[in-house]
Amino acid sequence: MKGNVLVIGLGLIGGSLALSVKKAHPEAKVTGFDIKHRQAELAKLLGVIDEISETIEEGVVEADLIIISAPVRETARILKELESCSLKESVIITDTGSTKNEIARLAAPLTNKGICFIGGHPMAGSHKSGITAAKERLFENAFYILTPGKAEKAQNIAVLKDWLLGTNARFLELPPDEHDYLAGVISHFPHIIAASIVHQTEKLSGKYELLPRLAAGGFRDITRIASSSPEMWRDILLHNKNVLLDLLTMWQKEMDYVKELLEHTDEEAVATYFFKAKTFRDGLPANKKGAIPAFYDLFVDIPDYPGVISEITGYLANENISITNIRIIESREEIYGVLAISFQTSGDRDRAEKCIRSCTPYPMSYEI
Ligand SMILES: NC(=O)c1ccc[n+]([C@@H]2O[C@H](COP(=O)([O-])OP(=O)(O)OC[C@H]3O[C@@H](n4cnc5c(N)ncnc54)[C@H](O)[C@@H]3O)[C@@H](O)[C@H]2O)c1
Ligand SMILES: O=C(O)C(=O)C[C@]1(C(=O)O)C=C[C@@H](O)C=C1
Repeated sequence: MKGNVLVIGLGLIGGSLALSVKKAHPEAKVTGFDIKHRQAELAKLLGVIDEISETIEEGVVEADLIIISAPVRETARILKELESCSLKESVIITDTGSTKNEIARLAAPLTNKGICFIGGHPMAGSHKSGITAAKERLFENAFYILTPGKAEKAQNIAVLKDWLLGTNARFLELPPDEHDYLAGVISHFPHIIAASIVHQTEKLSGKYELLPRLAAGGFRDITRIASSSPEMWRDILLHNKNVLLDLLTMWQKEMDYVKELLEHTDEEAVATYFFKAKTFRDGLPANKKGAIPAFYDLFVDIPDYPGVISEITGYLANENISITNIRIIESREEIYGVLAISFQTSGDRDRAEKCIRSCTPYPMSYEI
């Protein structure tokens, strides 16, 4: 597509979307604005955007598509500012905020004037922030939720999806309140729990100095998201307050139940508790297109000698196979470690397996 795209907020998500728009629509001009000028300069330097706009007012004039990708309460301010800007009649405005109900309410003055606003939420991300974390393939295989108003023209939704084609995401339309409930359960609430586990550990670390050093495996898995942007999560919690208050009440009951099982030393019920959770968790569509990003893991049994990781990544680099994550599974106590390498596609994983098999004798598997 040809046209002018303005991205407001050049962080992880805005930057990643700008990259995917540029990939799918090389003839489009992508301009960026960020309240932190340094982020915008960096975005231009990294080739994420073509031009910098000094103000929102100036940037929107020529825009055919405006993507707002700032924390949700900043998005609210930006929507307000857009009300008094000079916009193209045919412009499509979207956002990427993790909440949709409040955003839809705040966009009403624009839609009431006949301006197209379609709320959006790409359901993939990271605990990292800022333009340097942006990735063209961040949204591949992920759900991308759109929350168009009931009166929105199908043609506008189709044009927005065309602009976002390079995300390779799977679009899904939902009413904003349904989105907020679902996102509350599987995204917002887990962030509260992750932060609360970190707080509990920090409090106990005063008494048990060894604790932070012992925190590995399980603790790191469940608390990674506690390293996310505090401003972003403050805003999300405040926007989705009612849903989260309900979920907190439900959680307190859940914890009371676990407490009761332990107080009664109810061996069977404790085992059932974990069994049922495992059954549901194992059945989640991790390797299909789902809310859980599709990462394809390869587990390599490696001997413990210096340089073994760079040896393996070297073989993959020679074959131009890109990896999304690499880590050593820490829970193993034998001499051999397990190197877990994640890939974005099953094709990359298959090629990696073939490549490592031809260069090393190390056993490999897709599951551990
Ligand atoms: N991080 C994730 O995993 C994730 C995933 C999906 C959606 N989201 C949503 O996307 C939005 C952006 O998140 P992110 O992870 O890219 O955050 P980020 O912190 O990486 O980037 C946000 C950028 O917005 C800029 N900004 C803040 N206020 C602004 C304003 N008034 N005008 C212009 N720029 C402004 C900041 O300077 C920053 O560069 C948030 O609404 C978030 O809820 C985040
Ligand atoms: O992977 C992570 O770090 C994320 O937290 C990503 C995550 C999520 O909760 O799944 C965070 C917020 C977004 O709105 C969408 C995705």
